[in-house]
Amino acid sequence: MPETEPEVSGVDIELTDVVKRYPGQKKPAVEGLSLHIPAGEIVMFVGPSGCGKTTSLKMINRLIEPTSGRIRIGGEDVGKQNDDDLRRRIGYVIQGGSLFPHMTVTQNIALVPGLLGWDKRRTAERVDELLELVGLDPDRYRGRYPRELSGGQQQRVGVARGLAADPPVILMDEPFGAVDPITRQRLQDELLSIQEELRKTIVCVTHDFDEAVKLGDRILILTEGANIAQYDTPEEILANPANRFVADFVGAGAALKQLTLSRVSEIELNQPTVAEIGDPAPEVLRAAKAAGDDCVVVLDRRRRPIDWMWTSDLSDVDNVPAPHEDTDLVTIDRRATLNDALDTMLMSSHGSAVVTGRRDEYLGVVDFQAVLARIQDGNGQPEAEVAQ
Ligand SMILES: Nc1ncnc2c1ncn2[C@@H]1O[C@H](COP(=O)(O)OP(=O)(O)OP(=O)(O)O)[C@@H](O)[C@H]1O
Repeated sequence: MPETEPEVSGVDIELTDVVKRYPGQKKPAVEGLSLHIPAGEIVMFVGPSGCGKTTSLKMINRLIEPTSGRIRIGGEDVGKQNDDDLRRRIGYVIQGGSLFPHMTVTQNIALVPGLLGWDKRRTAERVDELLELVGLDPDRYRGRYPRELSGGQQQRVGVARGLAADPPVILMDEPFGAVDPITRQRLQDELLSIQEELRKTIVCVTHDFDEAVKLGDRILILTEGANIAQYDTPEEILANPANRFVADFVGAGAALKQLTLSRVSEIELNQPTVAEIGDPAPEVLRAAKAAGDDCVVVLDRRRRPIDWMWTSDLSDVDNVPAPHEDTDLVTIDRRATLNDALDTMLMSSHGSAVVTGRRDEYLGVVDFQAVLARIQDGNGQPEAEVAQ
């Protein structure tokens, strides 16, 4: 839940009877798509391979020219704008970040500001601000080359580049498709966190229906020729699939997918005993015993969790020690879904996960019981009915 209602910086997108016919193809890839994308929302495009998701997305920034129809962004006809204008108004993020390998992180992010003629100082300030926003320390990363970054870090720089000129609209094509599942989950959480602040209009193509449910304010499900099977909120699509095609696409696990609709932040967290490195161990043990805890969460000076210790490991030391490299601490963002939380907990020997907030600060602990209780109480929603 946002603390204060942020201003919407995105603008509406309107597609009216948009057609794309590729040369030499019998049928149009997009047969006549009409769609309203409200300002400040995330809309996810999903559908079977070849149904026209990417073609539809790329027509919005005219990387692909429509054969006919009209696309308006913030009320203005895209067809009548020059390319520089479009690049300023539309950020573009694709799989893996697609950074230029011979350019540093700064040079990659500064591409669009460079095109727009920003001076050096303004560009440098913007690069640092964006690196902070996507969770990369500017001093460490601004001078690096893409090969000196992990896949997840490259993708973060790709997101920063898409945001560089502060465009109201961002288009994303399988943005997190190239990273491992845990990194993907983190990047999704970060995108939601950034969006909570910026409220852009984001249009995103994905193959992953769970990702669509997690990120989307609305999901557009397409059939071949980019025909709309259903365009609705994730809640509505899961509870009331419009037809057999959607029901099949959503899959048999619709009830379980409801887990993807609930966030860790909606669950009451446990508050086990916490300690800082160097705290006297006997005192920490006393507090843990009084609370009935068999483990203690260790925090750093900025209240970020760094270790998770069994009380038995504290009984033969004087002070809380610095964490081992192989600490089994597992953290999860408060924006993560209950699905993510279950995945994360399965990897932890504690059967629970430490929950962190916007700036990685400690918030509490979520465990299996809490998630189960949440599933059982069902959030007051009826079980999803899948059309027969
Ligand atoms: N440059 C092109 N020339 C000819 N046909 C094309 C071209 N690009 C795409 N197509 C065809 O248009 C249709 C839609 O392609 P598009 O890439 O938009 O689908 P998609 O839903 O994004 O697919 P995927 O999920 O596999 O990425 C497909 O049948 C594809 O073969």
